[in-house]
Amino acid sequence: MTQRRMHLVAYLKTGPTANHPGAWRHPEADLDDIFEPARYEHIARVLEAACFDACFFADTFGLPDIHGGNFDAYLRLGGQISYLDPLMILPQMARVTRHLGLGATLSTTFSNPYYLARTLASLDMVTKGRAAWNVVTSATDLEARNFGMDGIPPKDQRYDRGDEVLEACTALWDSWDDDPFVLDREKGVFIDPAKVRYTDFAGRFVRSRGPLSIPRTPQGRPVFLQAGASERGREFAARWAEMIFCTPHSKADTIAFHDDIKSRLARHGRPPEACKVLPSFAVVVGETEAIAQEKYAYLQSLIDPEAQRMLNSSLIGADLTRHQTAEEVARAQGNQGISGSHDRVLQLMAQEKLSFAEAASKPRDLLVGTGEGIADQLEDYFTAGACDGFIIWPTVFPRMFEDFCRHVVPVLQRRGLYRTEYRGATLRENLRRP
Ligand SMILES: Cc1cc2nc3c(=O)[nH]c(=O)nc-3n(C[C@H](O)[C@H](O)[C@H](O)COP(=O)(O)O)c2cc1C
Repeated sequence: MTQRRMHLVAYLKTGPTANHPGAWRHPEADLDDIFEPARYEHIARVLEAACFDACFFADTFGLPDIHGGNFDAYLRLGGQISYLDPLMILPQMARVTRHLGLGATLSTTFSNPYYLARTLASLDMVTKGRAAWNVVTSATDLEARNFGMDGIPPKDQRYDRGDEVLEACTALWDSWDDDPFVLDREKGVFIDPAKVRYTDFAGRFVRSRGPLSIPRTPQGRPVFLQAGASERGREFAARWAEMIFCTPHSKADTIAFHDDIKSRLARHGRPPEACKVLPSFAVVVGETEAIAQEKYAYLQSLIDPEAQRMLNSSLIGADLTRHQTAEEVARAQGNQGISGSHDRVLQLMAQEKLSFAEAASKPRDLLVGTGEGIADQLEDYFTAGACDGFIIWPTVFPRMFEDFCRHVVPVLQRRGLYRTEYRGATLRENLRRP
C-alpha cells in the first residue's frame, strides 16, 4: 500500500500581518515591499521549491473598525489588513511558477455570479489550471456597508445565497464545451458557436443569462476552498469545498471537526478524499529546542495585548473593549462573526478554565521546535486522523515560510509524508495525487 501523504497550503495576506499581531515588529520582518510584486513573487518561488500544493490570500473587504468602534487601533497597531487586491498579484506570482496553486478570497454575499465566474475563469486561464477560490460568505457589517447594504444578512440567508451563487457560477463555467476553437483562416471560422449556449440561471437571489465570455478553462472551475464552521457553513462546505481550513484549539477538537466534515461528505454522496480538512498552524523553528523556545518567547513579547484583543474583536464580530462575557458577546454579534474563531475561544475557555475575556486575549498557540520536532507534531496530527494536511500561516514574513521550507518540509519528505515533486498539471490533479 502506498503511504498516505499530506497537503500543504500557505495562508497569505497582502499586508505585513496575518494572525500574529506582533510579528511585523520583529527585526527580520520585511516591511518595505508590501506594495511590490517582488515580495509575492519571492514567496511563490519559495513555496513552489518546497512543493506546496497552493497558497491563497485571505481577504477582508474593508478596514476593520469593530474594536473600540473605530479603525484607529487596527491602523496604529498594524492589524490584519488586506492592502492590495490579491487578484492583481496572483497573475504575477503565476509568471514565476509552474505548479503552485494560487487562490483568491471572494465573497458570494457581495459579488454577482457573472463577475465571479469571469474573474476566476480568467485566473484559471492565465495560471494554466492553478486557480483556487476561498469561497466566503463574509461575516462583518463593516464589509456589507462597503457594498451598499445596511448590515451583513443573517447567516443562513448568506449560505442560501452562496449555494445559488455557486450553482450559477458552475452553470456559467459550463456554458462552453471543450475545444471550441476552429481557427480556420481559410474559411474564416474562429470559434464554433454550437459549442456555446445561454445559461439562463434564475434563482431566488441571483440571475444570470450567460453565456460567459471566456471559454472553458483548464480546470473547468477553480478549486473551492472554504472555512465555514457553523452548522450551515459545514453543510455548505460538505456540498462544495475541495479543501476546508479550520482553527480548532486542540488535537481532539480537530479530530471532532474532521470526522464531522467527512460524515457530511458521505451524506452529500462525496468520497472522504473529495474534501481535504486542513487545520492551520504557524511555526517557530530553532536550530535546537532551546533556541526555538527563546525565539518563541521573543516573538510573543512583541504582541501588544490590545492588538490581540483587536484581532479577536474582528474575528468574533463584537467589540471586546465593551463586551466581556460570552453572553454579552453573543448579544453584540448580531449576524456577525466567524464561527471557527468563536468556537476556538470557547474551546480554550473550557480546556484551560479561563474567562471569555481571558481566552479572547490569549495569542494563538504556535508550533515550536527544531525542524524534526515540528515535523513530529504535524505527523502526530496527520497519523491520528485529525486532518489531510495543513494550512501554514506566517508570523515573521517571509522568514517563517523560509524556515518552514528549509527545516520542516525536508524532514516530512524524508519520512515519506510529503511529495518531493509535483505529479499533476493542475492544482486539482495535485490535490488528487499528493
Ligand atoms: C481560519 C479561517 C479563515 C477565514 N478567512 C476568511 C477570509 O480571509 N475572508 C473572509 O471574508 N472570511 C474568512 N473566514 C470566514 C469564513 O469563510 C466564513 O465566511 C465565516 O466563518 C462565516 O461562516 P461560519 O460562521 O459558518 O464560520 C475565515 C474563517 C476561518 C475559520
